[in-house]
Amino acid sequence: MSILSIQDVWVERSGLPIVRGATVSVAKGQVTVLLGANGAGKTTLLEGISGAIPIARGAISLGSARIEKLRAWRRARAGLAHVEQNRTVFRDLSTADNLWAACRTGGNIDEVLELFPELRKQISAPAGLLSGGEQQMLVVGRALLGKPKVLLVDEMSLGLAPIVVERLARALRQLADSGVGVLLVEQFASLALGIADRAYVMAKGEMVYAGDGSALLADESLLRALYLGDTRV
Ligand SMILES: Nc1ncnc2c1ncn2[C@@H]1O[C@H](COP(=O)(O)OP(=O)(O)OP(=O)(O)O)[C@@H](O)[C@H]1O
Repeated sequence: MSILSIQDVWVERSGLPIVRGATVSVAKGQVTVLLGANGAGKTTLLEGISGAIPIARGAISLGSARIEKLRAWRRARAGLAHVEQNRTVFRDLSTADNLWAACRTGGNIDEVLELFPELRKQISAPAGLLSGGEQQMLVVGRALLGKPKVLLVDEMSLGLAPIVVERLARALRQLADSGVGVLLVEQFASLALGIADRAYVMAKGEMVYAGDGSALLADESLLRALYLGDTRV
């Protein structure tokens, strides 16, 4: 069952069409990964979905509601959370205060601490003193406090060790298993495919693959060709 549906979406930057006709479906309780080489347009598409930038054309539905004309905060209130690339914590505030500050809508901090017990141990520490991985957990945790139906995550792995990325990936899988729809943009393709139900690959602004995550994981040469934009499936 699709909870987020992107239909023929076009997104421009500085008047140039960066995303051209993207169609993506994210199901409740599933991890959907969006892969592609640097500059393919993944971040631009996520920003168009969350409303950080307007889309030029196309339709975006969250559940049965059309949201593409709503402001970003209204999309967030409707149940769409976006963990943006390079999003950071409030370094001088404690972990607890970072969470409280994001708690406007009555989210449950205990649920975040259950997903990321590492944060419980650091609850009084200034967030700036947390490790890179813990800070990313806090960023994801803050997004969860809005009780999203869908979580968009853009490159949570930037600058983190592979073992930490694996830990974060497991948490996203757990989150999806609890019923959230997750759309994950990730450079570590095999790690992302390892937790994915469904996968898309973008090349030069267009979707060149939509299918099973496991099928792509099993076919490294296909993945490589898709990244290079040499093929389309
Ligand atoms: N403000 C902008 N004005 C014009 N072009 C832009 C702007 N921002 C990004 N672009 C271009 O849009 C294209 C897509 O960028 P985007 O960041 O969406 O790709 P990406 O797939 O997320 O890549 P990465 O993995 O490097 O983040 C790139 O060619 C980039 O140079």
